[in-house]
Amino acid sequence: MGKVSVALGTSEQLTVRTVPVEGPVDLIARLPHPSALAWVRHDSGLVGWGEAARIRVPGGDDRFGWARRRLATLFQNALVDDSVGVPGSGAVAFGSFGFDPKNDDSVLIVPRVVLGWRDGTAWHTTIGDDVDPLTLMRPAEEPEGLEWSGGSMGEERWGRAVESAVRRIRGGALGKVVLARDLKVRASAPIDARVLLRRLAERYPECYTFAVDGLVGATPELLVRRIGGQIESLVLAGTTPRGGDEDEDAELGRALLRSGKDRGEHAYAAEMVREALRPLCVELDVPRVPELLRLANLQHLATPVRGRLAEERSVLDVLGALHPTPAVCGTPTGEAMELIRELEEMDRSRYAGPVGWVDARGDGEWGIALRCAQLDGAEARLFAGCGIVAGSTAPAELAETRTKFRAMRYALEG
Ligand SMILES: C=C(O[C@H]1C=CC=C(C(=O)O)[C@@H]1O)C(=O)O
Repeated sequence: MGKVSVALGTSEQLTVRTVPVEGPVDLIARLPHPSALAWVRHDSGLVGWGEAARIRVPGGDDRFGWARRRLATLFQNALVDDSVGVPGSGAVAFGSFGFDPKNDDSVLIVPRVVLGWRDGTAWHTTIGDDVDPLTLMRPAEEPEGLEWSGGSMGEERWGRAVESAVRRIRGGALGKVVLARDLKVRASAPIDARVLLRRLAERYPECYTFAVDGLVGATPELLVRRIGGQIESLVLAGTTPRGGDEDEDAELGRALLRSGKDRGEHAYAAEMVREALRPLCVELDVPRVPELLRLANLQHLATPVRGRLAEERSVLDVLGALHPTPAVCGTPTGEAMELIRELEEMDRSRYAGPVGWVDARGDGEWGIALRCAQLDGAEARLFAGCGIVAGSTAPAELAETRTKFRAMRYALEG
């Protein structure tokens, strides 16, 4: 069976078979070639390879609903034999959506092979009839000869964009906007995503290490996990570096928790998530006070959110209600999106968009694609952004982007 071209009413049928395998499984080590699909945290998650179907999702305000309907058609027609029956087993798609609703880069990929490992259960799914179970393993090679160049905008120019945003905010046009910039790098040969995944998963085990269609990264921000009727999210906004020793680290963390500027920046994001989820939930817990999340390179203000859905909804519907949160766009959303289009002078593409997986039950886990790079052969484009509020300054925000770039620089450089 070839790759299914997905159209509504398609009569083509996917044959899906999931069997249990012995765990634990080192998921990233099992990826046979560089075109990897991955969603891994603390060694658990899903990896996939090959393409049984690829759905290009056109831009538009209903793109998450559109994606759910297309996928439902494909999965309803599938012949499924799933003896494991856990979230992520059976028919599953990896996905990555563009940040801007106008963007046409969004994609859902149904792999030919999926390996999953979670809570002591490991499974192997094949999709399609002619899957070769012994896909040849090609060794991963580290990137070499890296040549860094600037981004779409130089640092000074980006600093001036931050200053313009602060002026607009102080003038009352909006409360918060997230401005991002990029960095480009070229290696001497095509970059193998598996090396980056391995390094990221080892250094940032508490993050979701992901790869979908060349977008590779390790995000700390869970946009939504839906398992049955339960949903979870982790809202992040407000950042400070790690300290050189324990005392400095603790003091930086305390200062972040006390910082009016960062608490304000965080409150915009937490409040919007509460408002977006309230109509969908019968129970919703959004703590009023953020906690501290410590990563290898920085610390964030974090609000863990839990809820119970009022009715049956796919994780894709919940994404549609949440994206874009003020952690990556701003407040109010429309004004912030316009200002991003005006000031950033680059196409974010799928950076800061939702990335994750969805299965045929509508369960899934999606993060916000942060601390990531888009790979294109021997080239990569890295992204980092910061929330700008009335109290922001260009030098501090530039320093924050440099700290955020460190995750992917390390993934590439080792
Ligand atoms: C936009 C990014 O981070 C967001 C998530 C956490 C903290 C953020 C901040 O403090 O600015 C950002 O809102 C990025 O890493 O590119």
